[in-house]
Order: sequence, then structure tokens, then C-alpha cells
Amino acid sequence: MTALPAQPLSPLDGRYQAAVSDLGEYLSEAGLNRARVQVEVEWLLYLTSHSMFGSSPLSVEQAESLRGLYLEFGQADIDWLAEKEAVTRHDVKAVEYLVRDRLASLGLDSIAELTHFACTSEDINNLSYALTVSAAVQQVWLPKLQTVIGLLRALAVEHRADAMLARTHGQPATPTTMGRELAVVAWRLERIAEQVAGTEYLGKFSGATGTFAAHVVADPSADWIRISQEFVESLGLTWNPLTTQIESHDWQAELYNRVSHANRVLHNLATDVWTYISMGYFRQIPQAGATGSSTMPHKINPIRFENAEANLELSSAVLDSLAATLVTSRLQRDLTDSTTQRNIGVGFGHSLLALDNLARGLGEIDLDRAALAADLDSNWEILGEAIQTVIRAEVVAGRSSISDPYALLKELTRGKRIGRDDLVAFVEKLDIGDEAKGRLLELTPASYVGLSDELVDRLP
Ligand SMILES: O=C(O)C[C@H](Nc1ncnc2c1ncn2[C@@H]1O[C@H](COP(=O)(O)O)[C@@H](O)[C@H]1O)C(=O)O
Repeated sequence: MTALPAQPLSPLDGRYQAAVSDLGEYLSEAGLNRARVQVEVEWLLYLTSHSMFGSSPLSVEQAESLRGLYLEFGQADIDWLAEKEAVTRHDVKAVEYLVRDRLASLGLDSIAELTHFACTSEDINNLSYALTVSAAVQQVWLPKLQTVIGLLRALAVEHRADAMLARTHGQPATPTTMGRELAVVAWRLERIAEQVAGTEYLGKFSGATGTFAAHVVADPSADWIRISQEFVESLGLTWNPLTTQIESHDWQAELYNRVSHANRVLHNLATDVWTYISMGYFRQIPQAGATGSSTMPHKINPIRFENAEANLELSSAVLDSLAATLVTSRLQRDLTDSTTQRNIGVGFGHSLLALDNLARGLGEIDLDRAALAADLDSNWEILGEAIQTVIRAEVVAGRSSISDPYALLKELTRGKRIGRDDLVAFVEKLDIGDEAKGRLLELTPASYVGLSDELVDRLP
């Protein structure tokens, strides 16, 4: 057998590439290296603009061409870095060499020694991760989550009054509406989306062990703590003043826990919609040219929801592992976080893929109102709760002397299938006020939905 040419191992880079490629802009090796160049360049610009160590501020044109190193970062830089890292065996050092090399081409040799000045690699890495993860969340993942929330919201409004038998414990229970059930999910996701949007992206910039030792020895008179804060904040990040060599990664744990939480709520949505499809509540809209089963021609399979379910599980497995492990580092640092963080894109990628499938799936289903109505109509016994509650109210109001209404209804309904006629006959004989009796006689399983419709308006 002939060996295949080199192949991607992750399906995110193969089969599913198109659905997740937007994340590659930030959470790929190249995205990370571009951010590293950005941090190195901005630090150079900071030092020179403050005339540190007798340097002079760069001209507007010089600053612009320096910023071009990251703004126009491309394939040539990616290749250059790969070659250099093969020699240095140190990824951040390779980035420093790239910046120095480009400084020479720009005629800025005189400031070359300010490149990576007093920095440890983590000073560059932690700011780069904060920048890229923040961009990936805000530019890619959150908008996709909002797309799904938007679809849920639209379906919730459309089906706000479509009564449906509820099934607590899988058993017929007090009805709801399909719209309200979807609104519950949208509401939960909206809360988590807000928490994710509020993530604090922390950055440290304090040298090899977080003490500013090299900084102070180079210039004892400078206010390095203030400089560090000013520089980190100039990148749009929140300054972390107290760390070891590494940024402590607590913000990452917080973020990944939130995304993983969103994954689990979405998983609940995927399996519930799958179940509604299986019960015939949702019809799947046939897609032109598509095949359901390779052998059973009649089938349309809910593959979008099944794909989402699996990818949400994979995403949470990766993000849970990141959240659990990134918060520990032996003594002043170990390097385990380096390889772990290279998988942030994997965690977000599986979640993004799931969101993409959920969005498609939600756009390919149609509510079968007749199926919902038929199910309600064959479960009149669920009105037992309504009747016993009305009797209790009547007893308290002095309009009935029935004792233990719950037991009475239990006797009538528990484990039994009861039709409309049985219930009407039962209610007519009840010793309760006429107004309450009239209300109960008008009640049907389809109208026993409380304030479901109105509750949909509680969506923000
Ligand atoms: O500023 C420093 O570098 C300080 C140094 N700590 C390090 N901090 C950050 N990166 C480091 C460190 N050490 C190694 N490397 C480089 O990390 C890369 C690890 O590769 P991989 O395991 O594939 O993620 C790989 O490129 C490694 O060369 C220390 O001694 O404390």
C-alpha cells in the first residue's frame, strides 16, 4: 500500500475545517505567533516612546512600519519562524529573532537590544494568549452562540402558544408550550453568554519570576510596576500584579468553565430536540439531494443534533481539562501549560462546530401541531392536578367541604388513562362553587398551560 501524503489528524482540520476556520485566525500556531510579534513590537514602541535607556521615540512612519510586522504577518513570516525554531528549539526566542531581523531591514538596528527587553517568554506568551483568546471569543464563538440563541428566540416566539404535553420523568405531566420550553434554553444561554462576555482577560508583565529583578537592576529609578500596568492595559487587558513567572491562568479556568457550562446547556437542547423529533413533535424538513439512511430510503436522521451532542462532549472534555490543569504550576513555573494551551482552539473548535450544527438543525425542523394536539388529547388524566388544586381553593374559601381532594383525584387518575367524558362526569358531581366548576369544565389539556405564552416575553 502506498503511504498517504501527510494528513491532518484532527477532524477540525480536515472534514470540519470550513465550519471552524474562523477560529484559526486567532487560536492557531500562526495566530499565536502573530500576537507574539504584536506584543514584542508594542513593547519596543513603549520603551522608545518613553525614551527608556536614552532611546528616542520612533517617527510615525517608523512606528507604522514596525506595526506592519504584525499587521501584515503572513506566510513568509510563518515559514521564517518554523525554520528558526528548528534551530533555537525555543518558540518565543524565534519570534524575538524575527523581530530583530526585521528591525535590521527597517534600519532600526540601534534599538535591537530593546527587543524582548527584560522579558521572560511568558511575558510575551500570556499577553498573546489573552489577546487571541479574547478575540476568538468575541469575534467568533460568542457571535455563533448568539446566532443559536437568536434562532431559539424566534422559535420560542413562533411557538409560544403551541401547547405540548410536558413529560417530567418521561411521564405525562402538566402541559407547557413548545415556545416556552425553547425560551427556557434561550434564557439560560443568554445568562452564560453575558458571563462569558464579561470575562476578565488578565495579563502579567514582570519578568522571569514576577519580581521585576532584571528591570530594576537595569534602571533602578524607573517605576516598573506602573510601567508594567500601563503596558498591559495599553493592550486592552486587565493587569495582574502578583504572579510567579506565569500568569496564573485563573481567568482561563473561569472562561473555559463558562464555555463548558454553555456546552452542557446546548447538549441538553440537542438531546431534547432529538427526542421531540423522535416523538414526532418536530418534523425534519427534507433537504434536496440528501440521504438519510444508506439502506432505508424513507429515513431522515437528526444528524445535526447528534453531531452537536458529540462535539459538545468533546469540547467540554478538552475545556474541563484545561480549566483543571492550567491553574497549577510547580514552584515558579513548569512548562505543562505550554503544550496544554495549544489545545485551546481544539476546545473552542468542537464547541463552534456543535453550534454550527445546532443552527443548521434548528433551521431544518417544523413543528407538527397535530402531533402535539393528539398527544394532549389522549392524556386527560393530567388535569387531575388542576381539579385537586381548584377544590383546595374552594375548601379554603368556604365553598366546598370535600376532604382530602388530592386523595380523591389520586383515586380517579393515578396510573389510569381517563378520557374527557370521565372527567366531565367527575367534575359535574363535585361539591364546589359554580364559577370554579365552570372553569374546570372548560379546561382541556391543551388549555392547561398556565402563563406559558406570557412567560416567553421574559426573554431579554
Ligand atoms: O523566558 C524563558 O524562556 C524562561 C524559561 N521558561 C520558559 N517559558 C516559556 N517557554 C519556554 C520556557 N522554557 C522553554 N520554553 C519553550 O516553550 C516551548 C514548549 O514547547 P511545547 O511543549 O511544544 O509547548 C519550547 O519552544 C520551549 O523552548 C525558564 O527557564 O524559566
